[in-house]
Amino acid sequence: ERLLTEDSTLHLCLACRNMQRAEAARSALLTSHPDAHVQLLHLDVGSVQSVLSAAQEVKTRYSKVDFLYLNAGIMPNPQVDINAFFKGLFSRNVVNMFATGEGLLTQQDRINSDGLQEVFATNLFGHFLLIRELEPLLCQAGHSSRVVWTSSSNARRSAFSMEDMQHRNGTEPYSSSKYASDMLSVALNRHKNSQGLFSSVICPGLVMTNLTYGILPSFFWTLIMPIMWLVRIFTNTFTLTPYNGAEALHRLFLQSPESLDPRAKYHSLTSGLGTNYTQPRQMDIDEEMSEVLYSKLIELEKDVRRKLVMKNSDKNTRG
Ligand SMILES: NC(=O)C1=CN([C@@H]2O[C@H](COP(=O)(O)OP(=O)(O)OC[C@H]3O[C@@H](n4cnc5c(N)ncnc54)[C@H](OP(=O)(O)O)[C@@H]3O)[C@@H](O)[C@H]2O)C=CC1
Ligand SMILES: CC(C)CCC[C@@H](C)[C@H]1CC[C@H]2C3=C(CC[C@]12C)[C@@]1(C)CCC(=O)[C@@H](C)[C@@H]1CC3
Repeated sequence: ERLLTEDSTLHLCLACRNMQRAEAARSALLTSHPDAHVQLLHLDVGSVQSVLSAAQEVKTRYSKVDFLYLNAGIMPNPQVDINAFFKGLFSRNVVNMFATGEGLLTQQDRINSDGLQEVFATNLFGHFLLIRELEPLLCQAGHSSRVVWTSSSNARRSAFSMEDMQHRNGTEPYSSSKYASDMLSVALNRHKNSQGLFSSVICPGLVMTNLTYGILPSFFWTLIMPIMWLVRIFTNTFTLTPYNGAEALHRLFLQSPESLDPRAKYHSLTSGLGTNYTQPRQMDIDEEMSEVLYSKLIELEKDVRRKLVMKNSDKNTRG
């Protein structure tokens, strides 16, 4: 919506797993921008086969991609640690606790049909595979393109382990996957800037969406809204509405790739008085670690492709 308000001649492609919701989003966009070009594409970013098929479809439909917004993300079965919340409330760490949710949330992950951890597959690997598949459209001579990751201030180095990059053994797969996306963005810049591809990371702040309604019921969030407006005075990270949360996505659209800081996370912020702005903050990233992650993802990609070929040939011989 905000991009079309900026430039109504844009060609948008909404890549979604639920086509009914996608159609509803398209209709809403066409109501406010009747002449807009909005196409739909089926994509389940948590499924290797779906990513490969969707990328193939993009390559037949378009000759180049200027912006790729990697926004899909999940936080399955979140649990709030109430004790930690009250402890944190009376500690010196209280502002940081509200800004990042650090130490308050755990999730239960599971293995998907590709044999990958679902949160890792959805929040990181599917997007990575999509970029790899779309490289011919993203990396073109004389043309610069942009990849924008919706990360989170919940991303934390200590939640991530290189020996367990899928977070099979921990209880914070969300934080781990978001930290991995921050590192991957840094590595992508190192490898792809020379080919015209620029990657950035944003955090929308705490926004009321299906994700947050999975943490606490919507009526509870509505009930504590006055408290949240109060908290906003101290953190500015409680953006609360999707419009405010999209501030950094919108800002990056207007900024030239050369002016972006590859090691910064761009935060959507809303002041106590309701003013929206974007602020870059340095990420806690080690270049060497990001390089190792990049290599491990390339290895996993090879492995996953090999398995898919075997699975498909098995299907053909049987059926
Ligand atoms: N809300 C918040 O406070 C914060 C959110 N974020 C991040 O913002 C992003 C958007 O989340 P938000 O809008 O809050 O949450 P929602 O759950 O409302 O939206 C998530 C979106 O991702 C889509 N999605 C999830 N899994 C897949 C998949 N496998 N394939 C394709 N699409 C998929 C969902 O599709 P469907 O409609 O089919 O479910 C939905 O459109 C996420 O990356 C999240 O981590 C970051 C910081 C804070
Ligand atoms: C009275 C209080 C407002 C009660 C809410 C307490 C917690 C449930 C929230 C406090 C900070 C929140 C938060 C997130 C989830 C809900 C809280 C822990 C996130 C982790 C949600 C997803 C993200 O990506 C982060 C940016 C959020 C950070 C703050």
